[in-house]
Amino acid sequence: MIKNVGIVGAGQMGCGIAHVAAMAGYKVHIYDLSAERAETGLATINGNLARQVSSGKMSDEDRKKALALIKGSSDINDLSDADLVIEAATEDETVKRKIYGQVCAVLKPEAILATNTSSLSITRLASATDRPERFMGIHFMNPVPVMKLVELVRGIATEEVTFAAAKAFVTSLDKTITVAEDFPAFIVNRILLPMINEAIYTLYEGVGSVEAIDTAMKLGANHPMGPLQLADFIGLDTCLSIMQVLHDGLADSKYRPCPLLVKYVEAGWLGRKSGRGFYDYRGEVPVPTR
Ligand SMILES: CC(=O)CC(=O)SCCNC(=O)CCNC(=O)[C@H](O)C(C)(C)COP(=O)(O)OP(=O)(O)OC[C@H]1O[C@@H](n2cnc3c(N)ncnc32)[C@H](O)[C@@H]1OP(=O)(O)O
Ligand SMILES: NC(=O)C1=CN([C@@H]2O[C@H](COP(=O)(O)OP(=O)(O)OC[C@H]3O[C@@H](n4cnc5c(N)ncnc54)[C@H](OP(=O)(O)O)[C@@H]3O)[C@@H](O)[C@H]2O)C=CC1
Repeated sequence: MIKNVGIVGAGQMGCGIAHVAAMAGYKVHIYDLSAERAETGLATINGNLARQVSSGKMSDEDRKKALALIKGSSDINDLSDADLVIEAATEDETVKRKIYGQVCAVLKPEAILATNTSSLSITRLASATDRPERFMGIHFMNPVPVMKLVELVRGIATEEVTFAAAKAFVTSLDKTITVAEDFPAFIVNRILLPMINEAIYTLYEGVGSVEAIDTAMKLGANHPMGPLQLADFIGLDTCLSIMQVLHDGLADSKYRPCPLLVKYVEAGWLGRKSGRGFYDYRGEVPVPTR
């Protein structure tokens, strides 16, 4: 029975997952490397809850109740009460493997450990834990409070009881599940990221400007965001990691990350979260960088 949920990583996804879990009545603890990051995360969650209050989706009383259920810290021992820990740290296998070593050392033996990875092999990540049978992928979409879908991914060793508990948990958050096999980037990102990468090639080859490409896909294909705007929203580091996993894992040149994407990441232009990507977010309105 899941009551206490631990989250690793107070970034956009960790905060989003904490937000929806608390709304459903779970006690949540967010752990991040820096206490300051965990604090900023709590403030972000409060801001997003307040948005739902002002649009009439939630009462202010429910906002306060949800917020009171969430704590944050930089002490990994605070995850020792968790029945389920969802790791939502940076999309980097080395980082995640290191986290599993630290988390497993404090976790209850019966607790489930899940990853929100966008692309990495669940089976390979599971091998870095002490509980491959109680490990799986629970892949939320961004922004978590708004997006209905969650992909569930079993590793080779995931037990049925683990899958059933994860499914019950996700359903209790009022999300719809889809099951994906453990292939690079699963379903959503296997389809979405090559589209985003192609949009970046379209920019790189001078077929259109940032604005032209985004307008084309918003008005010409009815996407809620243009692909470059969406890339900035996801995070260009995450987009690049996913393309690298597709390229390495499927060994097909059609997944080659666009050199322009590589350049932006090397510059530290990671999109919205760093203030600059295909758009510059430091002013009042986003301004295209090309
Ligand atoms: C990379 C991966 O591994 C997988 C992924 O996640 S891929 C990314 C998947 N996500 C997408 O494709 C998102 C595409 N974009 C969209 O759907 C929309 O642009 C959007 C929902 C993000 C924003 O919609 P919008 O109409 O442009 O903006 P906005 O009016 O601000 O927001 C719409 C609603 O969502 C709410 N919202 C937006 N972000 C929110 C957040 N972080 N928390 C809470 N609510 C939020 C707003 O409050 C608003 O609610 P109301 O309609 O009740 O006012
Ligand atoms: N962005 C998206 O649209 C989606 C992302 N995902 C996946 O979710 C995960 C998180 O992505 P996202 O939230 O966007 O990334 P962010 O960069 O916003 O957040 C990652 C967080 O993890 C923290 N972190 C890094 N290393 C550690 C560590 N060793 N211990 C604890 N915390 C750590 C980072 O801290 P610091 O900043 O200090 O390094 C940061 O706060 C990734 O696996 C990503 O692929 C899944 C669905 C959608």
